[in-house]
Amino acid sequence: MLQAKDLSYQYSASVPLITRLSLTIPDHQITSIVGPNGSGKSTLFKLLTRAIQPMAGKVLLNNRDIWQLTGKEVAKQIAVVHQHHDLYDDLTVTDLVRFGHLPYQSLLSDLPEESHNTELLLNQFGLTDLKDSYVHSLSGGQQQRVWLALALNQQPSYLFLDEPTTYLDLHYQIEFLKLLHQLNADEHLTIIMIVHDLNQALQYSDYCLFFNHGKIIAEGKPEEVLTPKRIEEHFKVNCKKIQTADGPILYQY
Ligand SMILES: Nc1ncnc2c1ncn2[C@@H]1O[C@H](COP(=O)(O)OP(=O)(O)OP(=O)(O)O)[C@@H](O)[C@H]1O
Repeated sequence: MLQAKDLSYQYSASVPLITRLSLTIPDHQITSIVGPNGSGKSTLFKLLTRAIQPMAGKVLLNNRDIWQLTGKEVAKQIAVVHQHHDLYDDLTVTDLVRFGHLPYQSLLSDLPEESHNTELLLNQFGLTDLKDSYVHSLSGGQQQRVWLALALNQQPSYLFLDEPTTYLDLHYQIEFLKLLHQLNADEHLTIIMIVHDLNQALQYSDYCLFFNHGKIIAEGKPEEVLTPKRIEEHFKVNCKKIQTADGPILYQY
């Protein structure tokens, strides 16, 4: 279970960003975090993944303060796929995916198990033919699958993704979102993603956190949270919800 209890954070001494925020991430579901630019989504994301330390309050991972755990303990539970990544020129796909297994390695580490896991992931994500390619030579969509394979090599319970489809074309966006859906359905992975496309949040998440001014404005089922009135109020755009045979979609204008 992943929870925030009374979290507070601020970058500048005079401007609090997040004040006494509490939430529980629903296990085994896909949660989308939506909200305007500068609302504090990335800051919340960093607090929940132990990238920054709160000024007050706690993040609890299975009822333990995340800052009382070692980096390895956290990395076995929480994996993060960022929006963009710095790449070393000489890393192959296999090299990079193998890094995901580092939390499990020790001086007595079991290398055969590590290479077995890596091979399975390369196969699962259609990367076997690219395993010796340099990561920087791959397309954006292929690279995103490599980062996902690395994250899953950590065997996490929680997968965080920061705007995972931003740099992907429409084909790779849909392919990647379907892949996440499949991972959630097959392996019960809890997924938390920052999403800017409200229709993607509507279509691909089970739970939605609507964030603004460092606060949760609303949370719950995406179709209940993403109302035209709320979108107009916080994003300052006109919006209509249109019912289709496959569920509602939002038309923003
Ligand atoms: N490292 C930092 N130092 C100072 N201020 C920061 C820093 N990171 C973010 N901020 C400020 O904190 C506020 C929230 O930023 P944050 O990146 O969390 O928002 P966001 O909702 O993720 O935005 P976006 O949708 O644009 O990515 C903004 O006003 C931003 O300028």
